[in-house]
Amino acid sequence: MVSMRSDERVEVTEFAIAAPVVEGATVSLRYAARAGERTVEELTEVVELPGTLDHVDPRVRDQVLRLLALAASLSYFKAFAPVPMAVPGGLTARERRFLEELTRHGLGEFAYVNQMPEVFATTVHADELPEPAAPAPAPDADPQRLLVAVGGGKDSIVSIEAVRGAGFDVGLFSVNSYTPITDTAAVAGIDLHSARRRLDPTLFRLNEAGAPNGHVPVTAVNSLVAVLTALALGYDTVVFSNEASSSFGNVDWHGRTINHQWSKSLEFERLLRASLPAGAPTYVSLLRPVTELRIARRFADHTAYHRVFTSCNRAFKLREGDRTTWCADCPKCRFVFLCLAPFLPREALLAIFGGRDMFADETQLTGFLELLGAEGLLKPFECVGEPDECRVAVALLREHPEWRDHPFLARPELAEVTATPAEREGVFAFREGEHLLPPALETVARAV
Ligand SMILES: CC(=O)N[C@H]1[C@@H](OP(=O)(O)OP(=O)(O)OC[C@H]2O[C@@H](n3ccc(=O)[nH]c3=O)[C@H](O)[C@@H]2O)O[C@H](CO)[C@@H](O)[C@@H]1O[C@H](C)C(=O)N[C@@H](C)C(=O)N[C@@H](CCC(=O)O)C(=O)O
Ligand SMILES: Nc1ncnc2c1ncn2[C@@H]1O[C@H](COP(=O)(O)OP(=O)(O)OP(=O)(O)O)[C@@H](O)[C@H]1O
Repeated sequence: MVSMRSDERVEVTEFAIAAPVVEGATVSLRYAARAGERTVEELTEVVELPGTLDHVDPRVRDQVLRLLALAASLSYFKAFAPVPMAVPGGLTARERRFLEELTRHGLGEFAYVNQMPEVFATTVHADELPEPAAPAPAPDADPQRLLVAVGGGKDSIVSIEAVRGAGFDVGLFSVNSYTPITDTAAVAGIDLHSARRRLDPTLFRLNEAGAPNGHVPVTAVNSLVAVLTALALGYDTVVFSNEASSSFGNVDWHGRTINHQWSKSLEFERLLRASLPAGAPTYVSLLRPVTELRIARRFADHTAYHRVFTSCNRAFKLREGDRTTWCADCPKCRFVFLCLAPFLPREALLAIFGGRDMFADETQLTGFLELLGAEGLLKPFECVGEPDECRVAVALLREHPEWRDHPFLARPELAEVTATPAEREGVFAFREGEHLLPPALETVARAV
């Protein structure tokens, strides 16, 4: 990649990841782009945690910080890609695996969109470090204090209510704070601990100058900030709400499955757990064994949140201020509209979407067909469920007294959209063995 400083154009030859620096609750993640021996860009991302790390065992703290530095590096690396990476301070074998897997899978969509398969073969120059000392692994203990990540959408709300209902001591966590997140915490009546993440503004300058841009595995970053927050505040378990559907990809390309949601997948959850040191909080996804449609069915019961949640990602842009409305014109809005419809009275659903009926909007048809897996259409690069879930939703709507006569369902394009009893059962089934939940949380997930 050619980088531009003033009028100068420089060929970047290496992207370097430095050791993170921590001072109390402030973490600085430092990166550099180099042209030969020369540093042409220096970048620093700052994460302000909602509590200090001063009292945390440095053997645990430092290893988690190093994983965060690796995960967050991809936001900047992508602007110079394809280019080799370097970690001048060295990497342990576990850290190398974490970085390489995250780059290959987490930047899959970026590589596809930018037609840059070279990203899959990114070389990482780093001396091998011995595994550092860590506390002795503690015997398995039941989770007690849970830090639940909140994204402002339906999934985390289902988790909050599930673990609270089971009697756990629960705190809430977010990276940055947007109105749907703070309102969710207010409805829950549970303390929200927000970390603040500030990207280096140089990235925006590079983007404006035409640097390669695209999706990054943001859940990997959020997960590690959550683990650090749990360490700072004394929570033993970090709970995400990544569902079964997120393990499925969008498209096969260059011998790989490209999955927009890879850092929400079971594969990533396994990788992160294998990379965290002994003594770190347990990291789990409570909703791993259930589908989006099953989550939507449960969320329909949580009516107190219906006026505050937002799944539409357009509400979460870093540079466009805070928005709370649903755009009613993106894959996420279409998906949530379709999946909540079978479980809500018609008026209640329309109220969530500002009175708009997305089935009646002709411009949304192709988008709905994408979700349903229509021939030749790509599953959107968004956090949406699988086509079989969407087909089951349509089948349920055909039986719903308030929806069954809707002209949308009579469209010729939907004539073939049905679901057998076995398909329906499969979509709502608990995925036995396809999760990493300890027994006490598995019981909670079964009740979702
Ligand atoms: C809100 C959103 O969807 N953002 C994606 C969008 O970025 P956009 O330029 O429209 O707005 P910003 O989010 O404000 O970002 C400004 C630029 O900053 C860079 N950037 C941002 C965050 C980050 O962690 N690293 C970054 O490098 C990036 O250059 C932006 O241009 O399009 C971008 C390009 O495709 C996406 O990268 C933005 O996605 C954010 C990282 C984001 O937070 N997205 C989540 C809403 C999201 O997609 N979550 C996934 C979870 C799956 C996963 O972990 O992969 C989901 O809901 O499926
Ligand atoms: N800003 C954030 N801070 C902390 N956790 C987040 C943030 N954004 C998303 N998450 C978490 O990441 C996981 C995946 O996010 P996702 O958007 O799928 O969930 P959601 O917002 O709860 O629900 P929905 O699918 O309706 O958007 C969830 O556990 C969510 O809580």
